[in-house]
Amino acid sequence: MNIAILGYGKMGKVIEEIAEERGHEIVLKVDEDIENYQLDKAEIDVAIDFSVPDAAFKNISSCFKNKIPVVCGTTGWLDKYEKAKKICEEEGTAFIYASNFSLGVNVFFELNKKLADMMKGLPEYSVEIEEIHHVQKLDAPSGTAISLAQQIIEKYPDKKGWQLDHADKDEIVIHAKRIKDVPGIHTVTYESEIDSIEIIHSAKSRKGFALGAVVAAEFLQDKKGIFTMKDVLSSLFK
Ligand SMILES: NC(=O)C1=CN([C@@H]2O[C@H](COP(=O)(O)OP(=O)(O)OC[C@H]3O[C@@H](n4cnc5c(N)ncnc54)[C@H](O)[C@@H]3O)[C@@H](O)[C@H]2O)C=CC1
Ligand SMILES: O=C(O)C1=N[C@H](C(=O)O)C[C@H](O)C1
Repeated sequence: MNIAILGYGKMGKVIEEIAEERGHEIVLKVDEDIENYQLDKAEIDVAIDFSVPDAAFKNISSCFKNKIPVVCGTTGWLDKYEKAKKICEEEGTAFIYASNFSLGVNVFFELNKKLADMMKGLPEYSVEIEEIHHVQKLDAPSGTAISLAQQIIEKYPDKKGWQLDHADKDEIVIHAKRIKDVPGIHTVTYESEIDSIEIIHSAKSRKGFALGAVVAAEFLQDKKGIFTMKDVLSSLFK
């Protein structure tokens, strides 16, 4: 497959390594200082965007307008997600966004939903989320922490939303910490006066995120429409 990498930073470089190991060719690398590049459908099978919150929507829309499918892992731009989906559908191409492409986190998401389903009937437990990432991260809370919060909110009828650091009773609090070199740790904690229950996912490197993104790109080839990591994983395990 011929891949365009949009955002050649920490993730872009690991994606290049893993894509090449899996036999793909990187035909275009776009970073902040690269202008006047061509998004040519004849040369690019799929684009993978791990850039910055301010650039993601523009990058993705340009690909769709050139009929190029997109895998997007950039977080912090989701206010424009519905708009991006609409452009993708109008242009008849394909799109996957995931706040976290790692297989382990996607298993963790399923565990989170199951646990929330059990805990929602136990009002003596409060619930909160903590995420820890490296100090260069631009957005807070992480996209993954927001996904975890949304999954819990879907199970709890009395929870209306989430807040960073301080939350009302009908919201879930997310704590975001920044510590040098941490690739990503997410913890969901339920706490009562008697005990606490915690589930934790801790990434040891960026490899899991990059592998998931490349596998998602392979899945997207020759498809049209909007997909999620759940679709990718179901196709692998069927
Ligand atoms: N969904 C997932 O599994 C994961 C998502 N991420 C997200 O991916 C994004 C990138 O993460 P990192 O690589 O750690 O950040 P990074 O800061 O190392 O890399 C971002 C790169 O994008 C470049 N850039 C800036 N403007 C651009 C533009 N207009 N077009 C193309 N590139 C541009 C920057 O120069 C930089 O090299 C973040 O939003 C992060 O939250 C990170 C890891 C996993
Ligand atoms: O910026 C990062 O590094 C990461 N960002 C994603 C997020 O915001 O959830 C995924 C992962 O945790 C690493």
